[in-house]
Amino acid sequence: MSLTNGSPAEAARAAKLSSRTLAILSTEDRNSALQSIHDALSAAKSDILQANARDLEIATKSAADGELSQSILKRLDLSRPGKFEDMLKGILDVKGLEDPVGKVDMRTELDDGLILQRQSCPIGVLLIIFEARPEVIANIASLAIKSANAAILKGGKESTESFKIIATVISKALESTKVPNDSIQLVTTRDAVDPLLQLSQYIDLVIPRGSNELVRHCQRMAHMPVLGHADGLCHYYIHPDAEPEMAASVVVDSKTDYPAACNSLESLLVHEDALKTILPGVASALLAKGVSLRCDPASKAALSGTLDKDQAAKLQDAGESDFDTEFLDLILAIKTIPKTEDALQAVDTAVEHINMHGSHHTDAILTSSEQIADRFCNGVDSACKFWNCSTRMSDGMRFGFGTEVGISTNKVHARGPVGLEGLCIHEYRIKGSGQGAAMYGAGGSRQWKHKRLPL
Ligand SMILES: NC(=O)C1=CN([C@@H]2O[C@H](COP(=O)(O)OP(=O)(O)OC[C@H]3O[C@@H](n4cnc5c(N)ncnc54)[C@H](OP(=O)(O)O)[C@@H]3O)[C@@H](O)[C@H]2O)C=CC1
Ligand SMILES: N[C@@H](CCC(=O)OP(=O)(O)O)C(=O)O
Repeated sequence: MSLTNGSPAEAARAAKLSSRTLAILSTEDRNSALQSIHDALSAAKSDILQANARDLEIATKSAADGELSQSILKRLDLSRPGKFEDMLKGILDVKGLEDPVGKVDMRTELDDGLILQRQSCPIGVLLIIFEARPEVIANIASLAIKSANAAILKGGKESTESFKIIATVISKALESTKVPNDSIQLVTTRDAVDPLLQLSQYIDLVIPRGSNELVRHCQRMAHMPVLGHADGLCHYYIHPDAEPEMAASVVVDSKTDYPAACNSLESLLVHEDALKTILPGVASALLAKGVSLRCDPASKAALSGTLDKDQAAKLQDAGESDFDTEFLDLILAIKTIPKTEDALQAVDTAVEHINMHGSHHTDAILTSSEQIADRFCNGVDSACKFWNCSTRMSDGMRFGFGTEVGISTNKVHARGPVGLEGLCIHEYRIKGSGQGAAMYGAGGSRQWKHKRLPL
């Protein structure tokens, strides 16, 4: 990895050249680079945490002045228990996964001695722009190297010191491996982004991971395809047949496990018949965890009559904009879904709200009915649709991808948590024995076989 000092064009050109070297390295060569990166980062833990502390000190001051959100502070903090270890584990998990390159998923005998096959291959050069989360640089570098892609990385400015030292450590670690140093590069300032977005001769795909504004900016400026990883305005819908204890624990996890994450819960939709049966337990558990509840009139009335006085006094009124807000904090908007004669209609109302106000990231339902769950999952237009489990499951590590580039809110070519598979495309290869197309035309001597072969 190099800290890019040259011009954007020089950086991108170097990445392109490296990508061709990466494409011919063996699985062992790429895995061995991941092991070296893991060992080097592990050895440099205290230096990295010191750099992170410097980032945090500046960010904490900005937050105190009201210039920075608490959610950015939480993302930035690499000293939170388990974060550094998770980062290291992610590298080894990725190393342990099957090589995603060269996997054959179609073989066809076109004719005698003429075999077509489709197989996975790297995309080439990726430009990935992401938020101020220091561990993301290691996550993405591992996925890129394993999938034989070169990557130019730009992280959030609040993490600059952390990114610089991590990049330096990775760079040194790569020196003793066959992975070219220029295959992973770090740019530290935003002004390099727009020129890079024009370099479609070198960069094959841009992945903006962050706010909607960032994704829209890249869509406007980029000369190459954009795989957007945008905001997560995630919902839970509680149907009246949901199991109350499960509802409380799953909703609390979705909201409080890591409120700053894009897969945390922001809006809770509750069927009218669940307002006095299931919601009180859910609300009480949330309030006990310090979550502010912004309720619509029906849910507030139901909770006011069921919660104890102290908890009821904490309830707040929701405004319309609360249902379009990604709080990234201990705040939850609650809306009532009116009951209908046909239970499926209520589900459809919830789905309509989610499709209108959500961000197509992750949305979930609590119900004991498979039919209701299916109706919900078929109707919701999101990358991840969960039944009876936390929205926080939306994550590459939890999906068994080792780690993730992020969670794609695009529809092509990758959707949801993006791991190795999302960083590969396919190519066609033919092994022939001298055939030409004219042999198969009108009056030609040969007939197509087009016979599917086992893989
Ligand atoms: N779907 C997913 O996988 C993820 C989504 N998110 C979402 O990201 C948001 C929070 O992150 P936040 O840090 O606020 O996101 P921002 O979009 O503000 O920043 C993210 C990155 O984009 C850069 N950036 C932003 N605008 C531009 C621009 N116009 N030109 C060039 N670079 C730009 C920033 O640079 P600089 O710091 O230099 O300004 C930073 O590196 C939330 O909405 C969260 O849900 C977060 C993580 C994962
Ligand atoms: N998938 C990751 C979250 C990714 C994400 O949302 O990042 P961020 O919004 O920067 O905290 C996780 O579950 O922790």
